[in-house]
Amino acid sequence: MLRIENVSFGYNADTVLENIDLRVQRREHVALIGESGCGKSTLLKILYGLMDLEQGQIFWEDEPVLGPAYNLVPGAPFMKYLSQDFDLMPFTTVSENISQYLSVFYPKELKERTQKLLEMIELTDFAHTKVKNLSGGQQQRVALARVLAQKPEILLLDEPFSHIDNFLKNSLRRNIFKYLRDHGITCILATHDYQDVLPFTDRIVVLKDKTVLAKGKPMDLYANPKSLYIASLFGEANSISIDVLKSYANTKRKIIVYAHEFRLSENSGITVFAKESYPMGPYYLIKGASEEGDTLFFHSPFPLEPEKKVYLNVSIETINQRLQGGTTV
Ligand SMILES: Nc1ncnc2c1ncn2[C@@H]1O[C@H](COP(=O)(O)OP(=O)(O)OP(=O)(O)O)[C@@H](O)[C@H]1O
Repeated sequence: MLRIENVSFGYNADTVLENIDLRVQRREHVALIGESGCGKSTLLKILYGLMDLEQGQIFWEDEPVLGPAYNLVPGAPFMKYLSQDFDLMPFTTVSENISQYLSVFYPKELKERTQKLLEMIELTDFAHTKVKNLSGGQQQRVALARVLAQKPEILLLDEPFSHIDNFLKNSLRRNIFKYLRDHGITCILATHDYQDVLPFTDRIVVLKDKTVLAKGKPMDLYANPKSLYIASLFGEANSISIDVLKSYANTKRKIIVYAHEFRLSENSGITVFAKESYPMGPYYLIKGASEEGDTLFFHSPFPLEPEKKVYLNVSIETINQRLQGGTTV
């Protein structure tokens, strides 16, 4: 187990993380999510031992993870960290980058492992290409294979798919997370992208205002977000009073409604005036304004003319789910 106990850290006088407590089980996949600048990368760097802590301790099993004041070479040997700059050898080939840390005393294993990792990142055809001649997304894939080749017990990934196009991203995500599961590798992943998180991780840790705002299973946090901030990490969301949704409800408590949970109606519901229609492929995202002037986001199968009046409804099941989940905001 990785134990992060009461960790605080700041750059100069500015505290970035305060009293962070976290346990990560062996083989668990945990996502750190939160708005830009909330400290995700900093926490990964701390976990890798690149920073000296102001306060707190970190242990992997019983072994302390120490910062540069105690370790001349940063990074505990059982961990690997893939940062946003990929740390590759630009003048050598893709294969050489991947196999650099594999033992030359076992040439058959070296070849097979390199081949397997090349297949996983879908770069077999580029095996003999120098890394400096690759695109940013291709370099990011090589960097992923290179850290995996080193067989870490814990892998720390900072936005590992950020440079990779959508065409490849999904198959690569599936390949990488399957590889991590098959090899029992513990993974902590910093990301903005909920599509890295919902299908692949066991737990989410939401960071905000220097601290852990929420922890939970991905689908639990998604289904019952405890704030608009958390819901917004999963998509366009609204915070709306229950008595506005159901006029008979005698409560001012608010619930989160995702944009896709509104149903459009021709004749009854919350009155909204369309302002903007954004084509999203299978639907249009509509930015609208209620009669009170509140902004609301919802989906429509077709674009809506500016100022077109429509009505929105939310199913009683959705309202009950939020109420039963205790997620009024
Ligand atoms: N080397 C540094 N020196 C001073 N301040 C820093 C340094 N690195 C990061 N910061 C600050 O620390 C805060 C947290 O940064 P960090 O990179 O950890 O956030 P993040 O959540 O990973 O952001 P992003 O999602 O944009 O990558 C930010 O306010 C940032 O400006």
